[in-house]
Amino acid sequence: MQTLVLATSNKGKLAELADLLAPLHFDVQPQSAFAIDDAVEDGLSFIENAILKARHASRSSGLPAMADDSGLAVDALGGAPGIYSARYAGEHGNDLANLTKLLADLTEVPAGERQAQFHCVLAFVRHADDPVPVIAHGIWRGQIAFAATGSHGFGYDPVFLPDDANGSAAELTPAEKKQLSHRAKALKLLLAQLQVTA
Ligand SMILES: O=c1nc[nH]c2c1ncn2[C@H]1C[C@H](O)[C@@H](COP(=O)(O)OP(=O)(O)OP(=O)(O)O)O1
Ligand SMILES: [Mg+2]
Repeated sequence: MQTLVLATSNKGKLAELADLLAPLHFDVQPQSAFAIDDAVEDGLSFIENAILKARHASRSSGLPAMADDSGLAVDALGGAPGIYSARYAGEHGNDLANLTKLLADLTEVPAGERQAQFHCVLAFVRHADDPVPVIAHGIWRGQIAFAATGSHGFGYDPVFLPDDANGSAAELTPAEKKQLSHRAKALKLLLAQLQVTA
């Protein structure tokens, strides 16, 4: 069975990706299993950062790796927080601080002008210096709520109202979120390119 390293330190992503990959014939290992430290995410796009993270994990483990770079782009903020979503309020990975800042930034923006998209770019490398990383991009469209609701998921889920669901993404069960999410769409496109089937 082919080992695949998931190049992320985000527990929410890890759980979703492991669940999405569960029906497939991979031995999925989180990068924490190899004591891989975080890559420096200094790219200017989700694509560059996903490749940086995948290469870093592959170099440290000597195995094929898949990374997820994702974030929320809000139309009224010119696409922010975008690639800076994880550190929008300053401290990296403080989900509550990040979504609280987002709501505060949008207090003057009326309903109907609160469109946003979750983006997920997945990058797969066969080895650290792979000259042809496989890339896939998934988008999930919605609106930013006026207040946080729900307790499932992670990150900005409590303030994201998907256009194709009732309520926030954090009110969806994991099984419902994986039918709709940017991450699920990206993975489906990635697997098609890799010609992997369940
Ligand atoms: O389905 C999602 N539901 C809610 N929020 C989400 C989702 N997907 C990404 N997000 C947010 C979380 C974080 O604020 C940022 C990702 O930042 P990003 O750098 O890609 O990930 P990270 O630093 O948390 O982990 P890592 O780089 O180790 O994969 O977008
Ligand atoms: Mg990150």
